[in-house]
Amino acid sequence: MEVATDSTGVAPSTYNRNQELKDFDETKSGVKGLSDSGLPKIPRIFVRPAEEIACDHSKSGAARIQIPIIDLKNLATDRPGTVEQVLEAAREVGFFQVVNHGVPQSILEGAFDAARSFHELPKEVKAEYYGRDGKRRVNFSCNFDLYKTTYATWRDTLFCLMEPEPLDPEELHLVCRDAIMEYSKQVKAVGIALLELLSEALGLKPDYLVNMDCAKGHALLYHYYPACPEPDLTLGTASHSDPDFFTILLQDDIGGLQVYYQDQWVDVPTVAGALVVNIGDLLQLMSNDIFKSVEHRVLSKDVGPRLSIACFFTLYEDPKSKIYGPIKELLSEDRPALYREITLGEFMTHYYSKGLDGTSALAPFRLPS
Ligand SMILES: O=C(O)CCC(=O)C(=O)O
Ligand SMILES: [Fe+2]
Repeated sequence: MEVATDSTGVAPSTYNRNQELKDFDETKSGVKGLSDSGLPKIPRIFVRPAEEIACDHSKSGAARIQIPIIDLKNLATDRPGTVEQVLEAAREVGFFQVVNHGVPQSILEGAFDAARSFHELPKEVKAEYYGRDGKRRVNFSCNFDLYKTTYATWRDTLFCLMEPEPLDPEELHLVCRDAIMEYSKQVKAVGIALLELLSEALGLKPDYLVNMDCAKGHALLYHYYPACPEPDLTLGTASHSDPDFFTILLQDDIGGLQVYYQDQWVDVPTVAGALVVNIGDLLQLMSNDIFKSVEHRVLSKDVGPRLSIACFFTLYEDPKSKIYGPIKELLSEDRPALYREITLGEFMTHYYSKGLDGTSALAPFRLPS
């Protein structure tokens, strides 16, 4: 059979990706809309190469690691021991889980109910929140980087920018309003306690990172990962590191979160009632690489929905001109600055322009060695 060619002699693709992205975007109902329609196969815009999804556990020489679990109950009796555990985890893996963090179980359950209630609203209601222009403080979207990345991922997200300017609760839908406001307050308190431990882990005064405004702003991302008919062909969240100071994540019992450690994907096990903590790019930069902001991702599954709630401690661009760089107290002749100072504006612009492509957002700000 003869294949029609264009003027360059190249066979035109039968796959108009941009059109398919646009058609999907215009449904304003995300992947839940697709999964509700009962489709047996995932659309091509979600299909990525098998080698990007594979979990290669066969590499020899790479150490297997358990993501550390730190019991904050021990703070009262052994604060230095807890600080040591935080230092070890933040330096080695960049991820740890905390238990006995003080957030009541009822509030955690309320947070999951809020996620489920919003995402399971009728699609016309959710459509009113839909968009990715970054202008609204509460918005619902599927793939914030849909038109930038090569492959879409199987996840919907309700994004709520809570602080530094307090969010007007009226902006949240009634089904999730109270629970989101309450979880925000509780998770911020845990965030401040963790920043004190992280400051001490760096040998700084306990209030150092709070005074650097690392807990002044936060956003809550209510993720919803519907069951996927072809989970081996796509991801729930593509590999990325977080563009914030640090993140506190609440995940349900389905699993799928993985961390890239020594050339292997390591599962972050689900632990009932625990909060997962990970270092973000800005704390890696401020700590001059003592803390690690590591790549992580979420597998898609044939069961679901999986619910998770990420709290990003970040100022985004508020204000754009605010400067962050390696903390002076951590530098010496033997430990020179590894990064130049950056403004939040240039960092966020770079992060959003590259999308979740598996490369470090810090690379352009690294000084030549
Ligand atoms: O859903 C998860 O477990 C992780 C989500 C995540 O990595 C993020 O929101 O940055
Ligand atoms: Fe993340």
